[in-house]
Amino acid sequence: MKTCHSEYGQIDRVILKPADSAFKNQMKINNEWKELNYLSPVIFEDSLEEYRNFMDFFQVQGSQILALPPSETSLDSIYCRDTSLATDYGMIFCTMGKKARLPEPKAIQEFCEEKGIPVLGQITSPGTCEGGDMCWLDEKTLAIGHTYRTNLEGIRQIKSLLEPKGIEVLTVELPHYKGPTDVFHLMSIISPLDKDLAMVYSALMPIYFREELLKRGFQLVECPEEEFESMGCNVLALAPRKCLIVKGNPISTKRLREVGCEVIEYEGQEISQKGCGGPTCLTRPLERII
Ligand SMILES: NC(=O)NCCC[C@H](N)C(=O)O
Repeated sequence: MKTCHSEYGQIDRVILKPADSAFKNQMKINNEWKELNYLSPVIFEDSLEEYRNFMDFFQVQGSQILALPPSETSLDSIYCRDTSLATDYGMIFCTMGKKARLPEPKAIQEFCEEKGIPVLGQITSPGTCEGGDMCWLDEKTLAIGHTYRTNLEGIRQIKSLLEPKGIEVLTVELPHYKGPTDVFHLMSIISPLDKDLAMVYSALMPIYFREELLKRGFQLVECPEEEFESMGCNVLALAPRKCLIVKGNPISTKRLREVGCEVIEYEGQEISQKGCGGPTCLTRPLERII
């Protein structure tokens, strides 16, 4: 069956924002990277090459790609997961917690409306939330991180849209970690890879949430401390136990292979490492097959 309420099923349809549409040119990169807190300036030409290879993984497995066009948004628009949540009742568009990203949801909303993708609602100010803070644990359960990007009012609004549909929304209180200028989402510490398997970084996970995952039957694969910053914990399932990870995370990759995952490493120096967004951030999956 097809559902949007999954992080692990085979991706049937996905929204992407290709590097040329997000980054546009070297001048835009040079103007924006510092203010957006990138580690260093992206090399535009190299990012195009990396993105072509990244997109191929979806093409090869026959996922339908909906490519967002250029818009009046920042470099961060490449991380299109954060703009929205896909549900079986329609899209929910976010109000971004990072100010520089505020124009992004409107651009994706216009695109979805043009494509005839149904809309369930919007999170409105003072509520904020970002897609990277929302993670389906199963078809009836959404976990949502309370972070500097997603506030309690944003969570209240998500609940008011989903609870009447019978969805349980679990709030996960996340720590300050590196503070408000850093990017730290719920999906920085959990990536589901099958109905009962997830990559996690337990050191930053509240005990009750970790116990909840175990209670629900998840086997947890630990991302080691030395690979947390290089996004060893940010792994995208293309299909159950078939996943994408950014190159440079050999221990995480090995641990995933040991539990039977097919792991594909991609070159992500420009499109992932410099902007601190892994493969889950680069993609807004719509329906998956479970
Ligand atoms: N879901 C994610 O973890 N997204 C990464 C977003 C990175 C981007 N530079 C940001 O600060 O929002």
